[in-house]
Amino acid sequence: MKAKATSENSLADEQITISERFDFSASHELRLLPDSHKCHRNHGHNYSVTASALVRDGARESLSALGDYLAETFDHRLLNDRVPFHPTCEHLTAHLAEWFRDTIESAAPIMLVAMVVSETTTTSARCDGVTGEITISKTFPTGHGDITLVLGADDLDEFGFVTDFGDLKPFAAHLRAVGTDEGLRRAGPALVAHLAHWFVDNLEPKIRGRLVSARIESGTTTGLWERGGAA
Ligand SMILES: Nc1nc2c(c(=O)[nH]1)N=C([C@H](O)[C@H](O)COP(=O)(O)OP(=O)(O)OP(=O)(O)O)CN2
Repeated sequence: MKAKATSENSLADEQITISERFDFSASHELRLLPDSHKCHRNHGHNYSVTASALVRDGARESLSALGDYLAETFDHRLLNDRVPFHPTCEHLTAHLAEWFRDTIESAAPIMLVAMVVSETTTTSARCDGVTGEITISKTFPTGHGDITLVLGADDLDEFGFVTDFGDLKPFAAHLRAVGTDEGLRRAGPALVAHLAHWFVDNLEPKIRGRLVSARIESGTTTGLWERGGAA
């Protein structure tokens, strides 16, 4: 009898997080960038949007309304015609988080945990459902594992970027350097702190973003570096 009561109590406190991914294709022009920047020109992406939400009171509301909104509003369209802001993935994720709160959260016992917009398989932006913090993520595939950097900033710049993904290219060059490649081959994910420190010392002073975390995934092994709170 007592055991049953305990089980009922723990069920009363249960939390369920559901995540759903939706894909759409669209083009955009980042017109606030200089004419010489390749992303000023019209170009397309196969976007994917993943919403994660905490479902309360036992309800398991479908997030399909988000999929309908994305399909109707953005699929096979020019994003510049559809939104009143510079259509970067940072701005899109903030817009979708706000849409989610206004449309789904206000009508059901459901709370947004995170909204992630991926422009490509290696670039994405995330809006935290609770704090509203926006981070970007870029993955660098290497022969010794995938390295993913997550960057944040106090606010977005005039283009709507944490920092331009293109500004991270020196990190890709560093990974290709003979010494780094050899280090990765030998140490694999154990090299994660070394690479994070290289980024903070050499690249961070030249860009706008701040490294929040770095992850190396190599086969069955993962190394994760997270910045301390005082940073
Ligand atoms: N912080 C952001 N930076 C950039 C965004 C963005 O939304 N947020 N968007 C773009 C462009 O849309 C562009 O298509 C993608 O840029 P980039 O990663 O530089 O381009 P590629 O995928 O072609 O990467 P390469 O490494 O040049 O192959 C730009 N930046």
